[in-house]
Amino acid sequence: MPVTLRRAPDLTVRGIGKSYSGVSVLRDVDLDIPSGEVHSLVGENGAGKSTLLKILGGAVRADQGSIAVDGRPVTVHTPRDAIRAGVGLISQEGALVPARTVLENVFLGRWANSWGFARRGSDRAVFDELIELTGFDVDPRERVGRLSIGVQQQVEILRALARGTRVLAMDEPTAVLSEHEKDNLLALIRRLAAAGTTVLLVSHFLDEVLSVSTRVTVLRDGNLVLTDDAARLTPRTLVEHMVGRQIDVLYPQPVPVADDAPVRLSASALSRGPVQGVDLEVRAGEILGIAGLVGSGRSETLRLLFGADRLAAGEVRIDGQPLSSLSPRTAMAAGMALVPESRKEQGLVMSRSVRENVALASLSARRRGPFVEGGSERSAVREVSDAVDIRAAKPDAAIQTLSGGNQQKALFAKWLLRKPSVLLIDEPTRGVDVAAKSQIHRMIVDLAADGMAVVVVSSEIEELLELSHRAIVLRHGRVVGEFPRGTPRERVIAAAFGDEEPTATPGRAAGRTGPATAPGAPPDATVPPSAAAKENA
Ligand SMILES: Nc1ncnc2c1ncn2[C@@H]1O[C@H](COP(=O)(O)OP(=O)(O)OP(=O)(O)O)[C@@H](O)[C@H]1O
Repeated sequence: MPVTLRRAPDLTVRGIGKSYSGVSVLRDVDLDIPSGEVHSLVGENGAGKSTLLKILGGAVRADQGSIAVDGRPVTVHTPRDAIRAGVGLISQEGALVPARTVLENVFLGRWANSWGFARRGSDRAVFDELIELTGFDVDPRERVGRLSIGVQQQVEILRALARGTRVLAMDEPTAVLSEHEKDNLLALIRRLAAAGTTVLLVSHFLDEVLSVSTRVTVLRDGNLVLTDDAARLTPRTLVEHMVGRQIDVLYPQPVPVADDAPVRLSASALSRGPVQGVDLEVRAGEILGIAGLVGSGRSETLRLLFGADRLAAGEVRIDGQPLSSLSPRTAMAAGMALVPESRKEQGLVMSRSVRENVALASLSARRRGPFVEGGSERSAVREVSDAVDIRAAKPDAAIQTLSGGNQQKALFAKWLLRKPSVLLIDEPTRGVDVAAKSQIHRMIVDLAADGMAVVVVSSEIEELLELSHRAIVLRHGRVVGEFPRGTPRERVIAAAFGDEEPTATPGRAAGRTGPATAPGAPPDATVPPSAAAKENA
């Protein structure tokens, strides 16, 4: 059924097409987006969503088609063209200069145009105005390289607004955010749209898409298959259009841990930087979730367990044996693997092929003298890549040519190939589509059922609580609570904010991990429980 537009289209896209090496990734895409509309693009990994956004942002040049803003045709061949046309792209890759400060990044290049903020006063005054508008809490003097991914994204949004962006194209902006930050960003998107900014949003979170969007477009294999009012759609109908068939996306149940299962991984008093005396214990077959706000020390805890950052104090033990001089090398030799948060900075070599990347962490294990066993490597890589369903044009394709979600799957495959006994995973399904996500969930549950000890960090509280046997909550680098599977998410969120009694389970780790025994526990860790999660405040 045709959708009637209430206002003149602000952004018009006609017949956009794009091919790479003869492979068509976008075909004849049309969009008409009125000013002030939040319009979401959804689709499976590799459907062409990022490519469409990159074309609008001038990062990729379309082969066919045209773009008009406010009815005026615009040529967008470079990011500078896009900025001039009023289009700002917040991409998955990020585009900040890590060595520069927040303020320098926001005003980098002084792109401001006639409708921008940047000519109305000093940089600092404009920055303060933008902070007021967005409600972000960002120190303008901090170096960007020292900020979490979530805060870096806020800097990108500030920069786009400083440049006078009227069409804000955001590629999976909430993938890097905690629940509370997601809510804040969605509220900001609504405010910007109400003030007349057109927002084009790519997201794999279908509930979020339906709650924030006016209309939604579904792409499948580079084709536009549907544009419709969000109010007429459900997550289920969206998935059907995305995948082309009905699928169930229920969480698999973790298999109960055997009573006599040995403790595979344990750590005591882990400390460094934001992490302050974390104790934890994971048994063979157990999935332990780590929840907390961004900056609570979740990822840092995983990095300390793996030796990626040197411990200032504390001890890590595998099967009861302390790991002396902990480093990634000793951790890997002891059977640990870490699937990191950032595929670009910590996990994948972008110029290398999928096969090389997946094989990378296992090369030394498979080397015989100076030779790599080519045949067996190839078949092992193929097996694990098939298991996580990596969709690449060919195995020798450079990893940078894969869609974001397929890169994430390659990162996962790389570590699975090592067959670790302890798997540490930071944001296992970031950027992964709904269908692939349930495959990865299934895989994590199966790996644990086979005896692996798994530690998962996820900003998606539902994922964390459904997948894990129990979850610990970090706040300011300390364990402030432990919750069994099935705990209402509000209680876990309240603990992350400091609004919940410290420990909900009188279980094995309760006394150990609660603030009562944690060294130097903060005084506010024992505040009485509050019925209302802060999130709802
Ligand atoms: N530089 C490139 N060279 C070759 N192929 C590419 C390149 N960039 C993207 N592709 C291919 O284009 C297709 C669409 O990719 P795109 O990144 O737009 O997908 P997406 O829908 O954003 O996926 P995701 O949800 O995983 O981010 C994919 O098959 C991808 O492999």
